[in-house]
Amino acid sequence: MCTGIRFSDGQDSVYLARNLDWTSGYGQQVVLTPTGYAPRSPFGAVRSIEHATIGMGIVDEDTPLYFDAGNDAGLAVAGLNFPGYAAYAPGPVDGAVNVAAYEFPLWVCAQFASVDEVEAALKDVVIVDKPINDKYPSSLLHWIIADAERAIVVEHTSEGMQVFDDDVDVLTNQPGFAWHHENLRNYLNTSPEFPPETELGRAHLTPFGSGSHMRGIPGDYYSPSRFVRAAYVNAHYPTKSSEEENVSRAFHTLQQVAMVDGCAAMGSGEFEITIYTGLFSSRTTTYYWNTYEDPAVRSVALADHPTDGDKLVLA
Ligand SMILES: C[C@H](CCC(=O)NCCS(=O)(=O)O)[C@H]1CC[C@H]2[C@@H]3[C@H](O)C[C@@H]4C[C@H](O)CC[C@]4(C)[C@H]3C[C@H](O)[C@]12C
Repeated sequence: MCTGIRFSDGQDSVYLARNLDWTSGYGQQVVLTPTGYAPRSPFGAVRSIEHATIGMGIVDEDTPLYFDAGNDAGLAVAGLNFPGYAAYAPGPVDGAVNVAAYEFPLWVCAQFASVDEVEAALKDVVIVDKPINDKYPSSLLHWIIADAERAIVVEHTSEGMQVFDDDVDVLTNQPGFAWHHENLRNYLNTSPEFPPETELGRAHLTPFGSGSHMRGIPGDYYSPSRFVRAAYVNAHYPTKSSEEENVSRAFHTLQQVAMVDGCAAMGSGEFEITIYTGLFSSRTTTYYWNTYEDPAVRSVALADHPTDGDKLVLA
């Protein structure tokens, strides 16, 4: 499973962070796409790289296949599994902007500067089941797209393109975003408050300590449970102003929904773990990440490399 969260520093910067939960990695690395790079977009949807982009992914056929990424304008995107619901067009549609599923994060980051711009452009978009090659069939995903103002969720199903305003700044896996949002109404009783002494019959009862009003927040790894837990923690986390505090915020919040070996098996019997936690900060256009094996947080900034070159950079 995967979980994505967005938050802001209250000063025009966005932080988009995600856990990548799976049984094994794909050899992913931090990939920088500079503005001089000429994209090979099968239907021409990614015309040019207007915004230098940094994120986690792999490179195949000299093409960046991003799992999550952000750009120099402060726009970020992450793709999360959505099997059973995601359905792409079998081929390009006349008159539409045809985006191959694998290039969707690059289409977002290379060409747009805000969520509003992406949302407007999505009205003409069809996502096409056009794999980059036989080695990598199209992944069935949905996406969270974020800037300093807000987040949206993009789901392309048998109903076609659907775009949701993500006013809780969270995304997990199936079912769809609308279901998860409705499900939050089951948790209206939860809050961070310390309850006062309560009378029950003749008894006067006080809490054991903090956290009593959080009871009911689900603790398991199931996708609906991670959505509720991440939404609770992300919404109640106080706004922080410094880069260090916000990096700490992202990793602490996602630790609440991280998957530990041996606890949750997939249908294959293999266990899912949080392969990596990644974070894009628009404040410093830096990508931070750590892995299951090494919890130390590493980082690469866009400014560490020339952003106007014509070659992809593997950092
Ligand atoms: C497996 C990843 C999603 C993790 C997740 O959400 N797991 C949920 C588990 S469950 O179903 O809900 O049980 C997804 C996210 C991004 C995906 C990758 C990116 O889309 C980039 C390319 C795209 C190619 O078409 C396939 C390989 C690939 C390299 C993808 C492999 C894989 O599907 C990734 C890594």
